[in-house]
Amino acid sequence: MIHVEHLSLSFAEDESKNILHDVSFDLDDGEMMMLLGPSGCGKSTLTYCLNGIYPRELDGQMKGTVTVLGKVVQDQKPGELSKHIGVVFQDPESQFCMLTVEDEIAFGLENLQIPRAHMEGKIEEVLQLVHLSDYKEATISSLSGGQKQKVALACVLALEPDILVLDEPTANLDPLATKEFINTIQWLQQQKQIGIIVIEHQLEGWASFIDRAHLLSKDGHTIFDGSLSKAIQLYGYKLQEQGISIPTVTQYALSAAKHQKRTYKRIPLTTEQFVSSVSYIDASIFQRKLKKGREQEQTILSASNLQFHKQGKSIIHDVDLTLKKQEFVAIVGANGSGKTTLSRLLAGIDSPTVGEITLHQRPLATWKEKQLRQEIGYVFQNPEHQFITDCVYDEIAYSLRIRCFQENDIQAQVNRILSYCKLEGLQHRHPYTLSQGQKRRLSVATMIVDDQQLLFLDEPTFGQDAASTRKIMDLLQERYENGTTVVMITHDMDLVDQYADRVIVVQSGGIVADESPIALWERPYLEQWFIEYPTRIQLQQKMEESYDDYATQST
Ligand SMILES: Nc1ncnc2c1ncn2[C@@H]1O[C@H](COP(=O)(O)OP(=O)(O)OP(=O)(O)O)[C@@H](O)[C@H]1O
Ligand SMILES: Nc1ncnc2c1ncn2[C@@H]1O[C@H](COP(=O)(O)OP(=O)(O)OP(=O)(O)O)[C@@H](O)[C@H]1O
Repeated sequence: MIHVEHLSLSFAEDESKNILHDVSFDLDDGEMMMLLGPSGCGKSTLTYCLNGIYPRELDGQMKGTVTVLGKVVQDQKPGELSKHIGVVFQDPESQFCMLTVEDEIAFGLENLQIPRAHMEGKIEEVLQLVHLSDYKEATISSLSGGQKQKVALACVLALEPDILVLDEPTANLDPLATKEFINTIQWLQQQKQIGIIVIEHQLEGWASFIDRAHLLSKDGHTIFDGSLSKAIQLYGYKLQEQGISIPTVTQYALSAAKHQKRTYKRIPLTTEQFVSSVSYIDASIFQRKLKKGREQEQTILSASNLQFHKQGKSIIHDVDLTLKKQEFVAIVGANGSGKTTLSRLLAGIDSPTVGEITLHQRPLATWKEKQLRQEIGYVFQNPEHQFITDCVYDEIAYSLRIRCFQENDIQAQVNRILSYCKLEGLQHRHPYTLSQGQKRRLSVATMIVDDQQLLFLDEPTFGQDAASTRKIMDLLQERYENGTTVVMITHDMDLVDQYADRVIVVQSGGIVADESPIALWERPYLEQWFIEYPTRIQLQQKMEESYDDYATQST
């Protein structure tokens, strides 16, 4: 289906530096492959080469050939390949050009000259597949981040391509939507035998049915092509150090093997494989250092009876909440449940329709914008909404300059943050030319460098490889240790388990739980809120079930 031969690519900015370096691979009929590599190694660039955007739109050089279903991509006219190869890009907003959901899906179908009579059914069918039937007439700008990601997938599925390329398709999806999404792709593959390439940093879920992995190094070389479990067996934690994420469950499996001084015939990639490959496990593997409980009394922000309506729809209702000094709060919940809207209200970006918010006992509405921004930092879900200068260095230095720091001090601070956020060497680049992961790290960096006492971050680690996630979280932890209140929206329960001391669960615009992570993990049926237990707890539960089964069989 796809034949890539000696593909190398460089951008005009530095033609001597290849982003992709002599990459070659084949994708056979109906085959599935994961394309893995650290942030910035060239994965998205490669997808542009597969559907012909590059070299057509490339300001730089491309060498080598890419063939899709026997046709050399470089020789095809724009749009020619779209009925064969469908790409769901990493930033869904970059692929929309119509106002409403149904017009967006119809747009692609019109380009393929599908008769209007067939369109209606097709639109309904794909919206059902991504669970967005109620949003057919919604404007795209009113959708949440996860809902936009689902629309991007629906648009591509409607075209019924022979090959699907998915660039971090689940980065903004809640845990249940992620599971459903992966099931849908698996079902499509089985029904229609389409070829699939998935780019992901979160391998959980995919690893149970895609074993072939093509691994790229940070400088765009192929370092491995073959079975993912074999790659982990060969390289172990070295993959993580190189920025290639391995499933959390596999990390537990590697620790268990180290404890028990044993090796696996086949390394476990899923909880089921883990449980069936280990007969006994030392419970200490699952223990986690609990954060020292801090009894913080000093209230920073308080909200009472918050309500927010938009276009006649109630989006937030009956929210009462206080945030204290030095808390690490995670906001979790389903796509579209209201997490972003709530955090924007609390940060004073939008105003509530009803209710009051006070910051240091003073109503938020009475704060001057400049003073407010010195107190509250906000990292937007879409990093591009945040950039205000035209180079990476200035973006980080911006707030330090406003605070009249000496240029020497600014330089030292910016360099520290550049290195911590793995953005070294990119200081002169325009923020818009960065990879998605680099953009995300820059948007976090611009807030981390400041000294606000309250930080809101809307999915700060999405699209990050393992090493970058750790760096970002360590920076947030450092701010927290120094007294900052960190409020982070996330779909990653392993991060909640590791870093948060309080979790707020949002469901249909209201708060349904507000407690410590430990208390939350003790509740049954988290699925009702579209969240799941962290891997640590899932494994513990599965191991206990298997001990119980064993005990029942023995009696
Ligand atoms: N301007 C608007 N007009 C109408 N509805 C809106 C508007 N803005 C948001 N909504 C709706 O409000 C709901 C909450 O959106 P919000 O972005 O807060 O969700 P979220 O929990 O952050 O979701 P995600 O996890 O997908 O980012 C969604 O159903 C969204 O469609
Ligand atoms: N238009 C451009 N001009 C110059 N450099 C660019 C341009 N587009 C991308 N790059 C650089 O090329 C490299 C590869 O980018 P790409 O988006 O392909 O990475 P990626 O592997 O998909 O990363 P991520 O996992 O962070 O999304 C990055 O270092 C990026 O900064």
